[in-house]
Amino acid sequence: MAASDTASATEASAEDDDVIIRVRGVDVAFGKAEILKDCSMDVRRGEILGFVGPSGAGKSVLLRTILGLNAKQAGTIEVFGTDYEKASDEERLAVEQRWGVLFQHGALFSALTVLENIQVPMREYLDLSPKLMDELARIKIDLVGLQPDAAHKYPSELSGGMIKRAALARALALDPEIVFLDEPTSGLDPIGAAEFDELIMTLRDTLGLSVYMVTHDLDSLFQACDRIAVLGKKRVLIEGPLQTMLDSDEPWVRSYFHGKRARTVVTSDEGAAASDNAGKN
Ligand SMILES: Nc1ncnc2c1ncn2[C@@H]1O[C@H](COP(=O)(O)OP(=O)(O)OP(=O)(O)O)[C@@H](O)[C@H]1O
Repeated sequence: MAASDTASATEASAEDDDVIIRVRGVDVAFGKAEILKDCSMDVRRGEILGFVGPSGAGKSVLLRTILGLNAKQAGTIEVFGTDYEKASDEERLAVEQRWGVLFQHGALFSALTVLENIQVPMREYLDLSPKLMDELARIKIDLVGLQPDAAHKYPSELSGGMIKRAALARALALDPEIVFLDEPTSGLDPIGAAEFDELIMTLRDTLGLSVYMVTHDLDSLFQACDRIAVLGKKRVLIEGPLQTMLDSDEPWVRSYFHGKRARTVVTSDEGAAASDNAGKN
């Protein structure tokens, strides 16, 4: 797909009511190091969007910029129709309660139990009784597939997979509409990673959750993501379903989605057929 096709696809979807995050023409630089230049993309309601690109391309930078944690030098970012940068404190608080974030290394507080970790956002944003917070936290523990006895464990007592689930439970603490996941399956074995993907898909289906997932995990991209966005050359080069990636002539996209590792994860009939078709083009 040519860059102009990507731009027009983004323009067309800009009118789509289902767009809950709209990034347009964003520039981000650290001193003289320009990381993003004229970067645009959309996240739609109820989708799992996989975000890929070469290491160091700026995936985490874009994520942090959307969350208002990095300054941008140009462009606009709207989350739920609100330009976070121009929003009042009250509007920002309202937006922050509608998203949840799972940072790359889980980032649980080591001195707090799982239950207490999940209650951190509740304490920050809500005014609830301790009893109600306990009940809600236990519901989240169940939702992410942890055993009830995980509630009183400390992060050091958990396996890698349990830490990811506990961090996801904390990201879900405020019943967000979207969760941002930065490499959620990194460090998990393939079975643990597949189980985590299943959990994300279940949450998308049952809660209508939207998911923005930065990942290098080809299994996740092939099996869990509804759409994929590729960051390269300081901007989103291409966004669309897996088939769009498989059909792309963009060199990095082609080598990533048709490389040796990609071929080993094309196990489903649909994926295999898609890969075959792409190979014929
Ligand atoms: N706060 C910062 N100050 C200066 N440079 C930064 C800062 N944050 C990120 N960078 C730089 O921005 C570039 C992109 O980093 P980023 O972490 O977004 O890459 P990435 O695409 O997420 O990579 P990976 O896939 O390896 O995690 C890197 O060169 C990084 O050093």
